[in-house]
Amino acid sequence: MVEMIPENCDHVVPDHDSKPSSASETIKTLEAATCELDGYVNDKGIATQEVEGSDLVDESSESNGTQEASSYQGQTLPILQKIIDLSAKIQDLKKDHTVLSDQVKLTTHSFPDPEVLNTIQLLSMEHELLKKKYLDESSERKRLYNEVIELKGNIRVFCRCRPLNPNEISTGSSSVIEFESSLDNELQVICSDSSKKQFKFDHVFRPEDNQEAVFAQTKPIVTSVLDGFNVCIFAYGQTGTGKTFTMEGTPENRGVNYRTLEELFRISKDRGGFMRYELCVSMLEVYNEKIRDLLVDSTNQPTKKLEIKQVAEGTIDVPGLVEACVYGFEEMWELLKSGSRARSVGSTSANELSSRSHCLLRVTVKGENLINGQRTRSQLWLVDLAGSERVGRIDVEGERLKESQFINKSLSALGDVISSLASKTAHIPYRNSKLTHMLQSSLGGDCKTLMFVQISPSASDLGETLCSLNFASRVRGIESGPARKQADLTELFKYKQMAEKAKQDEKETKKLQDGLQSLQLRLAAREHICRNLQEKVRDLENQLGEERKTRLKQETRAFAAASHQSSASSFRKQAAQKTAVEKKPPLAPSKSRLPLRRITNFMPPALPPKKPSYTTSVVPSSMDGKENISTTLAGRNQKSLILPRRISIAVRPPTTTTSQILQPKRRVSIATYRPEPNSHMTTPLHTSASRFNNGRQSFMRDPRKARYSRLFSPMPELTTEAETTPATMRRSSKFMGSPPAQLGSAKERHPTAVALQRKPVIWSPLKLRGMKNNRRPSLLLPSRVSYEMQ
Ligand SMILES: Nc1ncnc2c1ncn2[C@@H]1O[C@H](COP(=O)(O)OP(=O)(O)OP(=O)(O)O)[C@@H](O)[C@H]1O
Repeated sequence: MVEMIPENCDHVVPDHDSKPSSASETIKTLEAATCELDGYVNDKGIATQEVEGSDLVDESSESNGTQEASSYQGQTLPILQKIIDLSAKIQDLKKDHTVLSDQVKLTTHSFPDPEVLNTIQLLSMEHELLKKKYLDESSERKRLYNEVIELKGNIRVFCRCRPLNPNEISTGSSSVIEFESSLDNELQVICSDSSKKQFKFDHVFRPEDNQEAVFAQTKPIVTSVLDGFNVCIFAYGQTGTGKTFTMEGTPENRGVNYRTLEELFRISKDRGGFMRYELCVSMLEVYNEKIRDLLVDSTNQPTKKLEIKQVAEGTIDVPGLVEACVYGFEEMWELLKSGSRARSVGSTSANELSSRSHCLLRVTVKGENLINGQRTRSQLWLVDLAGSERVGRIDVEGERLKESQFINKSLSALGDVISSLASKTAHIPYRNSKLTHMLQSSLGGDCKTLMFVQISPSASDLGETLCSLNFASRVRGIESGPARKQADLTELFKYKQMAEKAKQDEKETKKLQDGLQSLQLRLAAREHICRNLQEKVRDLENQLGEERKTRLKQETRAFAAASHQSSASSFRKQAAQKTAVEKKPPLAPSKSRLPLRRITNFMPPALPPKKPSYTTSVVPSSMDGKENISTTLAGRNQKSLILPRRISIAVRPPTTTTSQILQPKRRVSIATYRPEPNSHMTTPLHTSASRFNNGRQSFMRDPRKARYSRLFSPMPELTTEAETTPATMRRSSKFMGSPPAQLGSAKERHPTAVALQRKPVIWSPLKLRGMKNNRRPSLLLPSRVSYEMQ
């Protein structure tokens, strides 16, 4: 009431010099005088309550009208007189004061020495400079402190003390909370033993601080959700301390939720030019350890059971929870109001509308930078916890008691989590309650967390207040690490998939490169082999050329020798024929008679009858070559065989398998033996030949008895009769037909080498003669033996 007087004084024109003309005027004069007196007294530091007559003045100020004043006139005349005396005294004192003030005033004349004045002026300038510096430093210190807090990632804690409520005032409850006027983030609690306990927080709101002041401090944190940070704000405190008031507020005093959403929409609109935002809201409550969707009208349908699931590393979600995307503030607010109405509230002795559950409002912000395309997906949790209360302190029973037990259990779990986080233990018991499980990423994760600790100033709540403040101090000590911008996980997933694909492609490329490298190596090796082979081929060709030359020379020499011998023998023959014509003696065998042209005669073995498929083309190799006889071996003329003659046989062994390679024709020269009836000339084959003859079988049937010239011998072997042994035959028979296995092995060799090896080098004058006549005397027919008869 005393404080009201100076306010009224503004409307009064004090006129100290004029005398009171009437009672009312006198009163007015007195009021003005008293006002001045109050101001004077206050200036002097004298307690206002101690000023005498202040009550009277107060009473006088309430009087209205002349009639009321005149009624006072009679009763208060001596008092008035006293007042007038006092007023006069005041006037005198004021005059004294003015005189004294004038005396004290420092002027340039006050100091005779101008140096003193200069010094004073310099000091005053310095003082101003220091003052400015101090202010600058102090704001810098605050900024740095905030930065340190940001880096440490401490959960920020704001303390809000509500005013004494009418109940407490009526019961005469006094305030136990003291605030230091110079320190805006500290408070003292006067304990029951009159000791004071000091608490320091990031900010302390006093009872007179309104909702705007609270939001002004909260705004920078909540709006960082638009920059891609996860934010969590929760109000903690004893029941009835103003948690719901701070978070939700009233229609006249909107709380943090309303103001935050309003601000989010305002900023997103402002940033519309370069950012696009999508805001979705979900609202749920944890009631008796059950999650309830507050945006679902569950009056007509059974409540859906909702569970907390870990969707990604460090990300918690509630599958099935309604997430409504809103595009305007009004729309969102209507949604939140309906959610708030669905919240479980009950009446307790401490709070008529006590929240019986933890209410969680989630705002999901999806942001897209229209300039660089960067996407973020962040969440803002606004949590109004149920009131912490000691069951014994409030009168609860039945359902309320059960609710209180659940509330306390979850808050105690929250306390355990906070303790574990503060002491940095390895295991944090987040899953001990639904509440802590939900707030897992907000409490120890990489989000910005703000806790409002709500307290009551009442002495009756001292114990609870100390508990809440101690808990809040522990929370403030948690170092959770700096907050991190949340990239949109869908984008991240996309990038992750792309990275995986790129990795696989890289692997594939590496594999292909390896394959290519090995192929290149193999190719190089093959090329090397090929080069070697080419060199070998060249060498062999050179050798072959040399060999051919040598053979040509040898053959020429041999041919010359043979033709000489032949002419000698024909001469002898002619002489013999002449003698025979003259005497006609029987042709007697002569042991001394050499086989024709030095080629050892032999009787070819009879061919087995089971091979009738052998077709023999017998070509009489008479000099004129006119007589050609083709016959099968079985049915040939026996008579013709007994004539001594030379035949040339081109042999191709019968193909036994379809895969057998066509063999080059092999040419053999056979000198047949004409057995003479009385001849006793014996050769190793003679006996068998005779036997065959006796048995009326053709000796030609037995291929073993055929004498083949050596095809691959560089020089024709001049075989003697003595050399015509079975062993020799065996050797010669090798050329009859190479076994398929040998053929196979020959196939793998280099074609030139094979050709060289296979080339039938037949030393035979006949061949030369045949070549001279420019004709091939034998046929190369598969499965047929060609005999070139001479
Ligand atoms: N700072 C404040 N200024 C004015 N009134 C306040 C303030 N804080 C709380 N109140 C009033 O106190 C009463 C209880 O507040 P509120 O319901 O918000 O408490 P609470 O902590 O949410 O309680 P509970 O935990 O039981 O839900 C309300 O009537 C509210 O208007």
